[in-house]
Amino acid sequence: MTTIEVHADNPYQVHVEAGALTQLPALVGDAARVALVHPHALADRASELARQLEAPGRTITPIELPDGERAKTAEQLVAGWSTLADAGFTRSDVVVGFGGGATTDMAGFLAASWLRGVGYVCVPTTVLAMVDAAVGGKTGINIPAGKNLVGAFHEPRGVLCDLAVLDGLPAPEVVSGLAEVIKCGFIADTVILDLVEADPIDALDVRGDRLAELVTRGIAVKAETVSADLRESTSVGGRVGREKLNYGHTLGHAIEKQENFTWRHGEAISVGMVFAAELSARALGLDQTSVQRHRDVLTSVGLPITYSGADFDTLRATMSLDKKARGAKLRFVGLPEVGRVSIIDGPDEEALRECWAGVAR
Ligand SMILES: NC(=O)c1ccc[n+]([C@@H]2O[C@H](COP(=O)([O-])OP(=O)(O)OC[C@H]3O[C@@H](n4cnc5c(N)ncnc54)[C@H](O)[C@@H]3O)[C@@H](O)[C@H]2O)c1
Ligand SMILES: O=C(O)C(=O)C[C@@H](O)[C@H](O)[C@H](O)COP(=O)(O)O
Ligand SMILES: [Zn+2]
Repeated sequence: MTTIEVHADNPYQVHVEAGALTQLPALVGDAARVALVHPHALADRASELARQLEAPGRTITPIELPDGERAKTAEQLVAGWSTLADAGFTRSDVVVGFGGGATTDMAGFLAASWLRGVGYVCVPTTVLAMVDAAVGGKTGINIPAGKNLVGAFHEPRGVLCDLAVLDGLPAPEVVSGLAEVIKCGFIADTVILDLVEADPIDALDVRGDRLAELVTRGIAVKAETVSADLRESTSVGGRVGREKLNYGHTLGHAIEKQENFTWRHGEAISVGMVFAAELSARALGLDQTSVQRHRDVLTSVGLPITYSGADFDTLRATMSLDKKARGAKLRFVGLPEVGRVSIIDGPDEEALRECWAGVAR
């Protein structure tokens, strides 16, 4: 088993191994009420989990969410609050998020907002959620104006990444998760890129050792980054902090909004990373070989690198609501070289248009 520490106000651990789920009862502790939030696709597995959590005097309340981004809406949040109210949920009770990143973002925000914060345990069931969404305490929902625009920081008590639950995850979801893994390679741990490039097909095998290593390395990047800058300050001692995890997300989130949240997150940020690489070449001097490396490694696992659903002006307007923006200025995460990040603050608008030409189809 691999255990990765996250240094937060209340430090917690991320456990990575097949069978990690057996630790769930210990994390839930003696809570008299447990809300088990899960997507429709995991209804049967959630029932099994509920049985494992049964204890004398305990009530377990399942909260089933729609699959995908339809889980992350204000309507689902209001419905969740009503369910917790009906269950008499108090501050000694615990919400468990069991699902992909959409479920864990929503479950975490339910826990953050109910009574201004109750206990939360995170059990991610997709590659993307294990590597990224479950770690670091960002929770929230989408609104029609944009992605994750409403949310809160709320750290979990612990995170259980049970690699066995990935068996049966649809292939396009594995591919989407690889986008966040590859992001970790470009911003910090370049061994990740070497591992994917050496055998992209093997990297997608949920039963294989290569994916297990990629997941563990991705979690290590995320945990180290958030531990150094929990609340995403714009700069930490002159260094780029948590914002680096937003590489590819400025355009990526705009594409997700443009597509009414029907694109997978990893697909959208894949296009966003190519755009950010093009911008890095113009603003930070990233070499063309590294820009091409983005296109090659992303396509090698089946991720998209172009977008045809809107014109630049439409996406530019959406990007102005990006959380990194300050006033009228956009902020992008860029790479002066692979493995190192720098902020591009207020990029030249003409350069943005040129970069758009590099991803538009
Ligand atoms: N909070 C953060 O720091 C953070 C980080 C990265 C991404 N995110 C968010 O995560 C979301 C994307 O997460 P995702 O890619 O996991 O998508 P997702 O949660 O929509 O899950 C993808 C699909 O797989 C199904 N599924 C989940 N686990 C399964 C399993 N084990 N077997 C079979 N089917 C399963 C789901 O029901 C869904 O249909 C986005 O909303 C993104 O914004 C948040
Ligand atoms: O954890 C972070 O910080 C990240 O930026 C990780 C991203 O991969 C993730 O998609 C996150 O939800 C984006 O956050 P947002 O603040 O841009 O909504
Ligand atoms: Zn992301």
